Amino acid sequence: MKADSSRRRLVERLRGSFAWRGDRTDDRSRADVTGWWRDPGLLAELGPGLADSFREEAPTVVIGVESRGSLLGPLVALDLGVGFVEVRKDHPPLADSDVWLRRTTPPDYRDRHLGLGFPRRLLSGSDRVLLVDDWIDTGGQALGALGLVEDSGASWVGASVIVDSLESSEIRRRLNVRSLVRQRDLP
Ligand SMILES: O=P(O)(O)OC[C@H]1O[C@H](OP(=O)(O)OP(=O)(O)O)[C@H](O)[C@@H]1O
Ligand SMILES: Nc1ncnc2[nH]cnc12
Repeated sequence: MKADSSRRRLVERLRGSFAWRGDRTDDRSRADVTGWWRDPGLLAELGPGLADSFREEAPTVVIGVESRGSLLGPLVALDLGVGFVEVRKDHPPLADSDVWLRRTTPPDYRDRHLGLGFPRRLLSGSDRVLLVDDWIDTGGQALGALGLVEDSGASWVGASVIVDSLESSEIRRRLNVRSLVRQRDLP
């Protein structure tokens, strides 16, 4: 009962500080989520809210793709009492494959194939990895992150996101995505 009411309050806050750039449109790249970090009450609830979806699976580390993943991931990691790995996009050290794991993503929602990577020493075979992000759309970036985690030998737990607008249920299953809201819950 308490969980239901706090989930409802979270959805209301997400709706209240969400906006479109310009007129409301079906072009998701014009969704403006920046108000979500401006509301102190919402900011305080996002870490525990995103952590709750996977708490029972006991992840040992959170990863996030810059930049929204780097903003939200540490909030979730703090709540779970684990560390955080920042996945960089097209960063110069990606060239050094002895030190960095790297993967090129399938096309993302902007049709980009991004180079993702992080230093290989940051994950070990015993890690259970939770990806955190604000929005999953094509799943391209998350699939790139899944590839990196597989290359590291660690286990993938799932992806905890605020909004899920994936069209492919096969990708949702493969990534084990759990979300706080559906896009249709937003204004
Ligand atoms: O499911 P996909 O189609 O891969 O899209 C999802 C990703 O795209 C957005 O990041 P964006 O690249 O816009 O970067 P930003 O966080 O730096 O704004 C979002 O924060 C996710 O990380
Ligand atoms: N942050 C975001 N806002 C809107 N659409 C997106 N698709 C992927 N990321 C998004």
